[in-house]
Amino acid sequence: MKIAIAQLNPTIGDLAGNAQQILQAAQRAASEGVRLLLTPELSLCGYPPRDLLMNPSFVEAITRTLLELAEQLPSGVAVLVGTVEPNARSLQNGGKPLFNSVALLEQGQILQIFHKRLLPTYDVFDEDRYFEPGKEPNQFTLEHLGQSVRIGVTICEDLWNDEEFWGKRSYTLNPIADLAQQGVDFTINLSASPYTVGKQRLREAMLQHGAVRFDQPIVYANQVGGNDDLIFDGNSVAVDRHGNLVCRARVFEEDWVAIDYNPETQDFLPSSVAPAPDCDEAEIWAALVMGVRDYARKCGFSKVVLGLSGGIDSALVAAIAAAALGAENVLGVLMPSPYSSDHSVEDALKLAKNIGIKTQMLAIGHLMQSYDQTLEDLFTGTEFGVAEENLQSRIRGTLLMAISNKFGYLLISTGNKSEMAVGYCTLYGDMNGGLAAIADVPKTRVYSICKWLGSDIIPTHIVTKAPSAELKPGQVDQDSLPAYEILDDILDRLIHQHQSATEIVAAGHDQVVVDRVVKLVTIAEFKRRQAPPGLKITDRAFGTGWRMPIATKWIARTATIANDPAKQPSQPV
Ligand SMILES: Nc1ncnc2c1ncn2[C@@H]1O[C@H](COP(=O)(O)OP(=O)(O)OC[C@H]2O[C@@H]([n+]3cccc(C(=O)O)c3)[C@H](O)[C@@H]2O)[C@@H](O)[C@H]1O
Ligand SMILES: Nc1ncnc2c1ncn2[C@@H]1O[C@H](COP(=O)(O)OP(=O)(O)OP(=O)(O)O)[C@@H](O)[C@H]1O
Ligand SMILES: NC(=O)CC[C@H](N)C(=O)O
Repeated sequence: MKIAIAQLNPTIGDLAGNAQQILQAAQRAASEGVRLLLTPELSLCGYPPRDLLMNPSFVEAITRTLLELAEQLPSGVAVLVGTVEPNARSLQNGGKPLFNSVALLEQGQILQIFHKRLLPTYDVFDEDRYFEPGKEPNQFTLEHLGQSVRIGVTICEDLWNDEEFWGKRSYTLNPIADLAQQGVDFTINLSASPYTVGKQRLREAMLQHGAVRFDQPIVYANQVGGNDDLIFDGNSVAVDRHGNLVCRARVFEEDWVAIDYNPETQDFLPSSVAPAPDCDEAEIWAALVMGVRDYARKCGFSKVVLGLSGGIDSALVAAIAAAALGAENVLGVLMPSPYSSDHSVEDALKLAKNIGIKTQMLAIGHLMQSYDQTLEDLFTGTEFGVAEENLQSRIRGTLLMAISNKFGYLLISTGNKSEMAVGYCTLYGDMNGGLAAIADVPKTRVYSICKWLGSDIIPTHIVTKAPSAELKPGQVDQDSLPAYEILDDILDRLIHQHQSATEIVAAGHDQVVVDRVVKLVTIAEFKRRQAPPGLKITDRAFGTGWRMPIATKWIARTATIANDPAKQPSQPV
């Protein structure tokens, strides 16, 4: 029995367009003798639809589109479509209004509807806000050449709760365990699982573990494409009951893969396994290229603009934009000030030549003078400082937005995660933009990706010179911040490993530096809240998965070593 996965890239709310993609996949399935076609979670409306789900006309349109789609599908192939179903009992029992569902379509109708049982409500996921959990294990029977095959249905998170795999002590609901108990022949999973660095290794290990533990093959169909801040990597797979990977769809591309199920051996036969990226740098690069491309395309932009400083951040973002949209669709604007180093223009032009993008030079010295003169009386008797320095950044931001308005280009901002974490960026200045392409990429990773790209793309001098905002003479980042290796390790422990300041000091970091970094991260929340959406590549990105108060007096600090750290791990300021 031939089973296929349509690894689709839906646009949120483009019901007609998404239905068309599913229909085309079904037509291909029918022409290739496929008996069962899988599409991703919520494939009809795209994932995540967020609060569109609170709009009754949106839900009605999904239901209507599903019925129309069912009527158009070719015969002979059963199609699983990700959709929502109203929860008829929600008004009486106080439950949530919808189920996150999968519809089984065949013979022009909806044969069965299955409900997601485990609703992720952590990190970027907020499914408990909209959905009622399904109560029953989901399965259906497919007739094929006189044989009945029983298939278990799970939806994304449903497979992410194996207490044995995660080493949890207490058993909670594990839908695949229920399905195994009911004796299904194999289990399928329709997913919309966002990308984070290295996540595919975890997914495959988890699926392989599940297949072996519950003695059943698993087919896993994931969404691909960028939707706002989230990047979906695809990487749909199938594993046989011994835990062998029998197929893998391409990463960061729409794809179609087919596998054969042999009812005699009750297992899958080996199929095509697309290669995994060579290294984390290659993987992140491909993720960001797709993220920029899809954000621009799905928001209706074909061209982008960015400030090109000759620094490493704007160099990487320019290279990503050129790869995403074509070099001819990227404009790099050089805006030297009297504080710009000689090499900044030279390096920026070299980078632009390497990647083939257009450039424009707009010197800003006279604009700075004009601002200074206008503010002269008001600022009399004050020291030259951040206000004057930041004017440069704001002049650049204003010019870039003027270009965006005039020509309809999307402005891409260039701040990296380390800067965004500690607020080393200027509100209404270099933070201007519609999309923050590398906002979840720590500075040390910016370096490793640029080194991986090589000097044919990123000129060597851009990688070797000391990073500088060039807002005052001789300024370098390390005047204000710890070395990036140190900063990034502290940030990783704080943000990703959820370590307390005391634990970070215990790991070998200087107490004063840790206290300062923790404080900077806390008080920079007001900036991040006003930043453009940033493409998520880690398990904890600033944005929808990071919900911190702005006006807070709570800053976690190291306990003084003389005190008992266990008793005083944190203090209010
Ligand atoms: N809690 C709060 N809620 C809302 N607003 C708050 C606030 N606290 C301060 N503010 C506002 O924020 C202002 C301070 O923030 P902001 O104006 O951004 O300025 P600020 O953070 O003081 O300065 C920007 C920093 O970024 C550095 N930097 C690094 C790299 C590149 C660039 C670049 O621009 O190219 C800059 C620059 O050297 C400087 O250290 C305050 O004057 C106040 O108006
Ligand atoms: N002289 C300039 N011309 C054009 N854009 C600039 C200039 N200086 C700064 N910018 C814009 O402001 C952004 C922030 O500057 P920042 O110094 O943080 O980054 P960078 O110069 O790209 O990299 P680095 O931090 O390694 O110097 C730049 O990425 C660029 O978009
Ligand atoms: N859509 C979902 O249920 C996603 C949750 C899941 N744990 C994942 O990240 O893959």
